[in-house]
Amino acid sequence: MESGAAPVRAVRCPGRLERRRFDVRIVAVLGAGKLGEVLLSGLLRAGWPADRLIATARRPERAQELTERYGIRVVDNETALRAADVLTIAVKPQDAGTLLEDIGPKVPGDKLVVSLCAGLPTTFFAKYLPEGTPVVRVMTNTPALVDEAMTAISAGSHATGDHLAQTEEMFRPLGRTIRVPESQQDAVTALSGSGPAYFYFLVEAMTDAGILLGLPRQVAHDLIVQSAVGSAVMLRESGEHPVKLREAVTSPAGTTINAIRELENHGVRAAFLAALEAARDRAREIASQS
Ligand SMILES: NC(=O)C1=CN([C@@H]2O[C@H](COP(=O)(O)OP(=O)(O)OC[C@H]3O[C@@H](n4cnc5c(N)ncnc54)[C@H](O)[C@@H]3O)[C@@H](O)[C@H]2O)C=CC1
Ligand SMILES: O=C(O)[C@@H]1CCC=N1
Repeated sequence: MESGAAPVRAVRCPGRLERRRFDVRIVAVLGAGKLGEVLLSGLLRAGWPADRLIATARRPERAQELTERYGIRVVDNETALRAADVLTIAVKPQDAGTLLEDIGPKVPGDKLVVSLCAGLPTTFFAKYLPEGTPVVRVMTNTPALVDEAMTAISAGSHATGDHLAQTEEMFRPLGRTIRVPESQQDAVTALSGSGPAYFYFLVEAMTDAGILLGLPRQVAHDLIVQSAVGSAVMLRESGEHPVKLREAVTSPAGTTINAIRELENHGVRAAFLAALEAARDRAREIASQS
């Protein structure tokens, strides 16, 4: 970390504004693509000053786009790793080896490396980094764009409680954070990392069902989206078990039970079990191929 007092800034926390101190001074996002941009925009919304955010990009057009959109510095990877306290690796897992071969040995020992890469264990990064470099593995998700992310954080072998706290400082304004043992990260990736895709898939399928039943597409879409939002808020706010909430909708000899019977007949529950297992297995495969 750079020495000197960290400035005090207003940070948006869920539901309120409060004055607080940033412990992390400068964050670099190496490989600011889709998820890197989600993180950068979230940090800016949280009150992070643009001059304490740095991005790197492979394509000059992308670099220009990020500068114009957010007013942040976009530099080459080597400049970023010298200037920042936290180096956030946001490239595709398949590109991480090439990036690390390039910059790994040059990373100064006092930097914290935060990986967003699905599947890659912290030991993968340790192979390229100077001995003792702290690495934190993070799995977040795209609802960070609306400050509703689910972010799971795990310490690599040289990462301390302070490193986890600094990582939480970056991700907490973007939604919820949770600490998990690194051994659970592939499962987390299958559940919450990819999770938004399953919900969008469901909305798409239910909207098609609305079309089948004769509703205009927009009406079907609006009905399903609001039902999804309402159900999600009830799940979170009531703390009730989902079975109980479902039972409350399912009237004896009513309509819902007929639909549930079809979902069970078509093995939807089993399909979810198999699907998430497949996502978890792919995370493991990415690690074994890297
Ligand atoms: N998209 C998602 O919902 C989630 C993605 N992730 C993880 O986040 C990471 C990024 O995913 P996306 O943003 O979807 O990928 P992306 O392909 O949109 O972004 C990666 C960016 O890195 C750049 N890049 C590659 N090598 C580079 C290098 N050497 N120097 C500078 N820039 C370089 C690419 O040009 C690209 O813009 C992946 O590791 C993925 O596993 C994690 C959770 C959710
Ligand atoms: O599909 C992927 O590999 C990434 C990781 C989790 C969500 N998206």
